[in-house]
Amino acid sequence: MDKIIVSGGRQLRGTVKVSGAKNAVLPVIAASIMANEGKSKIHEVPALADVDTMSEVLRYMNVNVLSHNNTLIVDAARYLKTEAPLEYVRKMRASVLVLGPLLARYGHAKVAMPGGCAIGSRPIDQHLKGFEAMGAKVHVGNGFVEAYTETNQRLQGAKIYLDFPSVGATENIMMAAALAEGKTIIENCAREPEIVDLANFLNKMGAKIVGAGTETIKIDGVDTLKGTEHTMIPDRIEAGTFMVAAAITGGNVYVKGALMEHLSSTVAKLEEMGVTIIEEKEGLRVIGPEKLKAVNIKTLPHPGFPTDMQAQLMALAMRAQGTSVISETVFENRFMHVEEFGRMNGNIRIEGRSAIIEGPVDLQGAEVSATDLRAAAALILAGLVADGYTRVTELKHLDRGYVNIVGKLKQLGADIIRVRDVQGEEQMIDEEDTENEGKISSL
Ligand SMILES: CC(=O)N[C@H]1[C@@H](OP(=O)(O)OP(=O)(O)OC[C@H]2O[C@@H](n3ccc(=O)[nH]c3=O)[C@H](O)[C@@H]2O)O[C@H](CO)[C@@H](O)[C@@H]1O
Ligand SMILES: C=C(OP(=O)(O)O)C(=O)O
Repeated sequence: MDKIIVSGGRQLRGTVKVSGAKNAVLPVIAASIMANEGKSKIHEVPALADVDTMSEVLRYMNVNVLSHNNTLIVDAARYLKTEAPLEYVRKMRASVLVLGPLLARYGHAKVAMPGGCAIGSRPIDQHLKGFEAMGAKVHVGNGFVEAYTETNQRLQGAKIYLDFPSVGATENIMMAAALAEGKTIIENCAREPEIVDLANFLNKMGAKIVGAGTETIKIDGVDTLKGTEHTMIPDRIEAGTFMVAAAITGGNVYVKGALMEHLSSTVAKLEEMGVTIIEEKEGLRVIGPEKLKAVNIKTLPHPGFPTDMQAQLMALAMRAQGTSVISETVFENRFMHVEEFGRMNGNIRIEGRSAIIEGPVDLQGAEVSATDLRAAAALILAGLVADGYTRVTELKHLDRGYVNIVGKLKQLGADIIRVRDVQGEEQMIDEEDTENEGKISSL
């Protein structure tokens, strides 16, 4: 079992480069299987477990996927299997994003039903409602969701109103509509930057999509799509996480690749807390204050404050002067980190969908368990200012979404290592650090 060990107390300084966006690359890889001609070359693909899982899903379906440095080459010109089994969907819910592309290209798709997870029940009813509106039949049973059209029938363009601006539903329906017959209009759709990136990718493949990034997306279906070349947008959540790392340690960090246009709500909340943020040529410089101010935050669909930054801001709020209130409106159960923060001397109580954080507290190092991806990051952030050693376990979540977070934080001056239990001894496994390989000398 791997663990990350952080020793708190260092101010972070220097430059960190943001990797390509996980939540943009997963739908883009899914969309690439709609090309029945030509290869897609996708650049700035982050080296993440989720990208590996998505590549495995594609390979299972008979797609040729090659990875070289940070470029992924996808060739889907062959006839594809139209199924994704549970072993992949269990590892990563975003596997459901192959439903729309397969259904549009072949008139059939079968994917294991994604279950609930640590942050909430996460149904896919809005995805399925969209496919049904486009003429597909949907059958849920035996742990699978299957969607199909009548023999030789293409999906038909339709007007679809989403009950909630779901990111995944917007993506799945937009991909399906790209190859449908006629015009599709999606109303009350998600406006996240990842939606815009997917629409740009699809348009380069030959799709006709307008309005991505607004509440209404219009898609004129086309007959075929071709492979194309694309560079992924930077990961705004990874960027935001490093911005909090700078803020919480009172440091000065240049987050290269952080885009103000993607991060405006996070920047606004950090500024309210007293953090200085300066827009520079290729990113944002973040300077932490001596004393942080308490803040009120409510998570919302973009451009509101992102739920994927909620846990990290909570770590910061524990160090702020006064009472902060953070309300989670997107996922019903995304406060699992509160209990773990408690183990570090956090003073937080939950009232309904809000967490009330009393600060500032002196955080104490402890062994804590990363209950989900952003909780993992938030515990590391708390560890950066805790007294003594914080050991973060259950790293499988972290590896889904952060490229070499240990190496990147270490480069900024953090005292952090990753270890693996080998026959009862903790051995360092951070490949980035060549000088200190082997056992941890400082413990
Ligand atoms: C791979 C990816 O991009 N993941 C992101 C995506 O997840 P994901 O696409 O799963 O998130 P959604 O926007 O779909 O979900 C938001 C809310 O809508 C609900 N819902 C969603 C679909 C549906 O058919 N029915 C329904 O009720 C969900 O349970 C949740 O409460 O957006 C979330 C919200 O910004 C982020 O936290 C995730 O990091
Ligand atoms: C919840 C997240 O991702 P996913 O939708 O892949 O679980 C996330 O990125 O924080």
